Amino acid sequence: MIEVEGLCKRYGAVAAVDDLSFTAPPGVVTGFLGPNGAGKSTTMRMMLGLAAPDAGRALVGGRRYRELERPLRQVGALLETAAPHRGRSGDAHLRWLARSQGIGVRRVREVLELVGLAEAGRRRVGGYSQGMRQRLGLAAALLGDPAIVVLDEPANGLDPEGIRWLRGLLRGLASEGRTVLVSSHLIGEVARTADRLVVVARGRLVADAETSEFTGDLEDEFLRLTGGMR
Ligand SMILES: Nc1ncnc2c1ncn2[C@@H]1O[C@H](COP(=O)(O)OP(=O)(O)OP(=O)(O)O)[C@@H](O)[C@H]1O
Repeated sequence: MIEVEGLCKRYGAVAAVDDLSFTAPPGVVTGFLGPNGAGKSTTMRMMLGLAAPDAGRALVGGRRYRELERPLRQVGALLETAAPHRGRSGDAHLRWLARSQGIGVRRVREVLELVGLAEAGRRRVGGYSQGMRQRLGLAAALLGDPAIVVLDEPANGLDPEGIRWLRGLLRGLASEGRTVLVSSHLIGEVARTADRLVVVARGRLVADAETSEFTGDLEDEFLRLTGGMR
C-alpha cells in the first residue's frame, strides 16, 4: 500500500505538488497520470525519500521510505534519472546493487530472465538500446522481490512488443498481490493496464477512480481534466 497524504512541494514560485492525497492499494495496478510538469516525478521522488516534502507525507508499506531497513527488498523503483555506469555490464550493475542490499546473486539471473536480458546481461550497458536500458531499470526495481513497485514512465523507450510485454509484467506483479504504481503522460496506454487511475494537473489531484469509470474518449477526458482542452 502507498499512502500520500496532503503532500506539498514548492520549487521557488512553482507548486510542483500541491496538497496531494491518494492511495495505491495492493493487488492492483494504479496509473499515475498527468501532463508534463504535473508533479508526478516529484511525488514519486518524495515517496522514495529523494526529495523532502514541505508538508504532508508519503508512506510506503505504512512507513516513510527513509525508515525502511533494506529498502530495495520492500520498495522497487524505476526513476527517469537512474542511469547505470555505461562501462559496466547489466549483470555487473545488478550484482553490485544486490550486494549492497544483501540480496543473493541467484536473484540477478532471475530478474535478467524476467526482463528478457538473459543474454544481453553480459554486455556493456553503454551499448544498450533505450528499451534495453529501460528493461535493466525494471530488473533493478524487481531485484529485491519488493511488495511495492514504483515506476516512473516505464514504457519510455520500449517498442510496441516491449510495451505489450510490460503490460503483462505489471499485471503479473499486481496479481501476485503487489502494489504497483506506474506514471505516464499517455492515458491510452496506461488505461489498458491500470485498474485505477489517479490524475494530477499542476500538482493537484483532478481524478481518482476505477479505470472502468472513465467512459467515452479517454484522451478527451484526460485533456478536459488536466485543462488541456478549452
Ligand atoms: N529540482 C527541481 N528544481 C526546480 N523545479 C523543479 C524541480 N523538479 C521539478 N521541478 C518543477 O516542478 C514541476 C513538476 O515537475 P515533475 O517533474 O514532478 O512533473 P512530471 O509530472 O513528472 O512531468 P514529466 O511528465 O514531464 O516528467 C515542474 O514545473 C518542474 O519544472
